[in-house]
Amino acid sequence: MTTTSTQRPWPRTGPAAALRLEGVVKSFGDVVAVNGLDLTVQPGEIVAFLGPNGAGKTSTLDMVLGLSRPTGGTLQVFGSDPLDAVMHGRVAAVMQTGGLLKDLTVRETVRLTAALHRHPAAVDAVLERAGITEIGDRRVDKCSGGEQQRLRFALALLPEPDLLILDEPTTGMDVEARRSFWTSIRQDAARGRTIVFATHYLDEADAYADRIVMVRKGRVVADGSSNEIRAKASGRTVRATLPGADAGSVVAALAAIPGVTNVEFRGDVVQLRTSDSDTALRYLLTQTAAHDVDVTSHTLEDAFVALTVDPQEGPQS
Ligand SMILES: Nc1ncnc2c1ncn2[C@@H]1O[C@H](COP(=O)(O)OP(=O)(O)OP(=O)(O)O)[C@@H](O)[C@H]1O
Repeated sequence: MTTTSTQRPWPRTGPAAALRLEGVVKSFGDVVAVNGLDLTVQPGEIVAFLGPNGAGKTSTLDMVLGLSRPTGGTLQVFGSDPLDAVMHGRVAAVMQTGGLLKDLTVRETVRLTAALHRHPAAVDAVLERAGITEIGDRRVDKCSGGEQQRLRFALALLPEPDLLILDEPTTGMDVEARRSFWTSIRQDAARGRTIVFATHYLDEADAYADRIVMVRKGRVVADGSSNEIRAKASGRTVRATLPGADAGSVVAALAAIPGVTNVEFRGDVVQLRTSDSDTALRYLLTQTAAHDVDVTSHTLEDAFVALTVDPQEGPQS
């Protein structure tokens, strides 16, 4: 971690995980929003929390921020209760809406909020890091949605939090505003800050997170780098031209290659779905007359659909 411990009287004991959730449950009456969620995030990680509507992302992040309490399980932020972590400025959030006074200027907003913190970062530095120095004198109600999100980002930086939570921070921004917002966040993350963000956008998770945690119905259904998640969803597709391959014995041999889950033909082209493309390739190239072989990874979108859609019920939303 690269934060300055001289700024805060936080007891820095040992390398606690930034986040540790074990069997966390959150119910609202009959609705189980979070259903036994396990997750550990280490300091310095940039993690996307990805899932369809109603998957339990906001309910989980609200608990991390101490805005609500779990119905069951345990949840720790840097080894402590979330409220303690918030009070000590170790965790801060950029939420989607709210929290801004429209009559103030950008700089006034940051200055006023800084006065609420015991050990705030310098106002000008925070404006600079959020990329809003040039619009410091602009009234909040004249700022675009993207600029207002940068302002929320600046406010979240004031306590120099070790963990920054962003709940769908770019909803409603156009592509360019999203890209530039994330560039600022990534630059800031290079200082060693831990970042956990919820998003619906697969491309955003893919481009800006080191790790993607997919949730469905309040549980983690996949957790890894975007490549690992693609592989976990359904492996790879290997295509090759193989004249005469539709003969029964050849089909049986292809289906018996370890890792192959499906064999299809279109004319002379055979298509294998497999969790082990190396073995399939080796077999095709050494045991058959296959040529024009290509291997494709499934897209993150394929993985998202495969992992977040309940086969019994269809899409959640
Ligand atoms: N305060 C509440 N009272 C009752 N039900 C709630 C409450 N908050 C959330 N829920 C329900 O809990 C489930 C999970 O909602 P949550 O907002 O955590 O999901 P999400 O993944 O953040 O969804 P979205 O992407 O749409 O924001 C949903 O069924 C939602 O309707």
